[in-house]
Amino acid sequence: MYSIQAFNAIADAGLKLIEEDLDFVLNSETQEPDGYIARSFNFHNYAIGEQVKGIARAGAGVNNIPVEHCTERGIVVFNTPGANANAVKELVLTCIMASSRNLFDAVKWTAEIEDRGKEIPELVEKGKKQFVGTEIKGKRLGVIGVGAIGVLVANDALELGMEVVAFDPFISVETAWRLSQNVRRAITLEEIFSTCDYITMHVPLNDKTKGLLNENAFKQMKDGIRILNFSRGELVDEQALKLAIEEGIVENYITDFPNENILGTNKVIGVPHLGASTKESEENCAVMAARQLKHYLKTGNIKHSVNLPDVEIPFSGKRRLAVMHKNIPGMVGRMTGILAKFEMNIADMINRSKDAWAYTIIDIDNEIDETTEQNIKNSVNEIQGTVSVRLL
Ligand SMILES: NC(=O)C1=CN([C@@H]2O[C@H](COP(=O)(O)OP(=O)(O)OC[C@H]3O[C@@H](n4cnc5c(N)ncnc54)[C@H](O)[C@@H]3O)[C@@H](O)[C@H]2O)C=CC1
Ligand SMILES: O=C(O)C(=O)COP(=O)(O)O
Repeated sequence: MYSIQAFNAIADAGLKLIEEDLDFVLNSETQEPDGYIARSFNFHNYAIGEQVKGIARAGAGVNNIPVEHCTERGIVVFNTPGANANAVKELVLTCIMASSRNLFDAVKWTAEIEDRGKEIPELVEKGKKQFVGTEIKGKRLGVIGVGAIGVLVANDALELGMEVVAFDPFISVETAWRLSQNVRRAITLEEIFSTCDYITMHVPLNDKTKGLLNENAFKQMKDGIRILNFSRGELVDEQALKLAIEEGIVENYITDFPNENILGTNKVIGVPHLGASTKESEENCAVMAARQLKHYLKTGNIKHSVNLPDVEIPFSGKRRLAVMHKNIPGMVGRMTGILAKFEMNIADMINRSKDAWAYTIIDIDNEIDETTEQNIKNSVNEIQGTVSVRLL
């Protein structure tokens, strides 16, 4: 039986898939976890259990997980691509429109006059002029990062009458097929910075995207720009942002990641990380994460991992050797050599790599006793470059 530990509020639909499966136990108090399922829980300062073989992030961003460290320990990290994209898109479009109509300030102002009794209607008519907004139709939206979320935002913003220009040098073929041909392609970020009325970012946080909006970027922007950050706070240099607000360049900064540096700053609108917080999105993510983690623990097959390639073959032998290892020459030969030494017959096999890492599944057509199993595992473990060995 495999044990899975859950972190954060994982939707019941996902938890049920674990609880109702006799091969799995959820949040066991007695059994060390074989896998984790989580949302934004920060694993960077967390002692990941010795037995953990997989971590499934019910969501998109994996910057809360020390992926490199996991890889070196032989832990497969999964996410759920696209499962919460519609939820984020709807909130981004909501905020583009709400900020353009000064709705956040206006609603706050209205709440502040709630004790003025019969005067309220007159105050409303007098007060409304301070909240005159702009329309989004005909305005230019820059989308940085055209993946699962960016493509939905770009296409739907077009439908709302906006001009859309998108920047993504690494766009996948699949996404490119889904992107409306009316979305203009920006070859440089400068094109986005210098021509757009709105910018929305939909890129992962990594060394290359950290501080994407910095002093130099703000200097190129048109006065009165509205910026939406539903990706990660660290994409923006907050000191430079504050300066750009003071200088009148940024009219609004709407962020799903408020913190002590910027909350309370004029023109910063903080949303409490609600991008993926819809019933539908939470269910989609939880179900997908639970399925992927269970599938990996039970069969060794990998789907939607961020540190390993997709690897999937039907179980064709009596036992299955699943090995995570460095992507270096000779690994498969050494493994099959060991199996030959133990007189094992191979039924099927697959080897796939992703950057510096690889994964091999070898289906074996023999019954294997406990001692032989341990000996095979020890021998494969001794191959330099191996980080995890399972014999299922
Ligand atoms: N606020 C929230 O609740 C949520 C936030 N997110 C954040 O949004 C990010 C994007 O999510 P998805 O669209 O689902 O991910 P995705 O992986 O489908 O798309 C990311 C896109 O960014 C592009 N990209 C990567 N580096 C780039 C760069 N330097 N410049 C331009 N484009 C670049 C990639 O080519 C890809 O097309 C996540 O990594 C996460 O940080 C995701 C879901 C919910
Ligand atoms: O999927 C993502 O990257 C998110 O930011 C969503 O985070 P959450 O699952 O709502 O804690």
